[in-house]
Amino acid sequence: MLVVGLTGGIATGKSTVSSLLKSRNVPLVDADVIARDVVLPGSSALKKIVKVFGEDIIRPDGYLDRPKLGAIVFNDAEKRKQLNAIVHPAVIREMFWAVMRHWWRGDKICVVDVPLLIEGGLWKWVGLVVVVYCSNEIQLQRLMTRDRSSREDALSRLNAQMPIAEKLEYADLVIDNSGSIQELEPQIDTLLQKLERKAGWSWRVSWLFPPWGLVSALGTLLFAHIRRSRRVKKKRSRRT
Ligand SMILES: CC(C)(COP(=O)(O)OP(=O)(O)OC[C@H]1O[C@@H](n2cnc3c(N)ncnc32)[C@H](O)[C@@H]1O)[C@@H](O)C(=O)NCCC(=O)NCCS
Ligand SMILES: Nc1ncnc2c1ncn2[C@@H]1O[C@H](COP(=O)(O)OP(=O)(O)OP(=O)(O)O)[C@@H](O)[C@H]1O
Repeated sequence: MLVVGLTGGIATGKSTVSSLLKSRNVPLVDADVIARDVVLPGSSALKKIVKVFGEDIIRPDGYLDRPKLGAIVFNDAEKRKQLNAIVHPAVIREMFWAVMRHWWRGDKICVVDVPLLIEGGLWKWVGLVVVVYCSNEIQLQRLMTRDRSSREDALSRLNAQMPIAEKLEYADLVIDNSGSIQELEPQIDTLLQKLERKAGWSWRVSWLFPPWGLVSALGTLLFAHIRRSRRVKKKRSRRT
């Protein structure tokens, strides 16, 4: 199975791309959805969040007060680190099992939509990195419109992530979402053709003979890692 990491900056259009892929029957795992599930009332992650951020972070109905927590962590790097240290291990665990379920079903391709794929180092564990790109200004405008937030709030969210230009260095494929949805659609069709071609036929052998699948997956990851690391180094040395 070809595991594709879909990432980008905040509001560059990952969810939009994901839903276009979903409408074309591509199996998807969404880290944002999992990150919500692992902090539901009664979860151990939520208990740890309360220990760090206090009882005030819980709404009267027992759910996490997301806007309140967002206002704290997107303005304080240390607090954000503390939250990430609680939530990310649970998200990674659930994502791993979700991907395994797709493999078990015999899916050829599985796309994982992970906003922090590069920051969290998960790019090393996917066969292909796809970055959804748009300029910082478009990103800001779309974020402010979607969240009905001020420019200042949108900027603090945007600055909590690695700049999109740096993320591009890790990309095996780029989707340019600077234009309209109509301009995005054909790029999704091209992307899908490329993914189908890359997944080839060997996924079937890997599924039928899991030991071969494991060796082939490790080989793919190793080569992808070397290729991307070289590319990032080259692009950085060109910049300096
Ligand atoms: C701070 C929280 C409660 C704010 O919730 P809210 O509903 O307002 O935002 P939501 O979860 O929908 O995230 C929207 C976008 O914000 C960005 N974002 C979220 N968390 C982070 C983070 N820790 N660092 C940088 N960017 C982040 C992502 O691009 C994400 O797609 C929430 O984002 C959270 O729990 N974050 C920690 C978990 C996490 O890192 N999630 C991202 C995927 S693993
Ligand atoms: N090509 C486009 N033209 C106009 N609006 C768009 C386009 N693509 C996405 N949008 C809008 O921009 C906003 C952000 O898109 P989306 O939610 O897909 O981004 P995201 O990268 O998933 O964000 P997040 O990191 O917060 O999860 C949404 O309101 C979406 O409808």
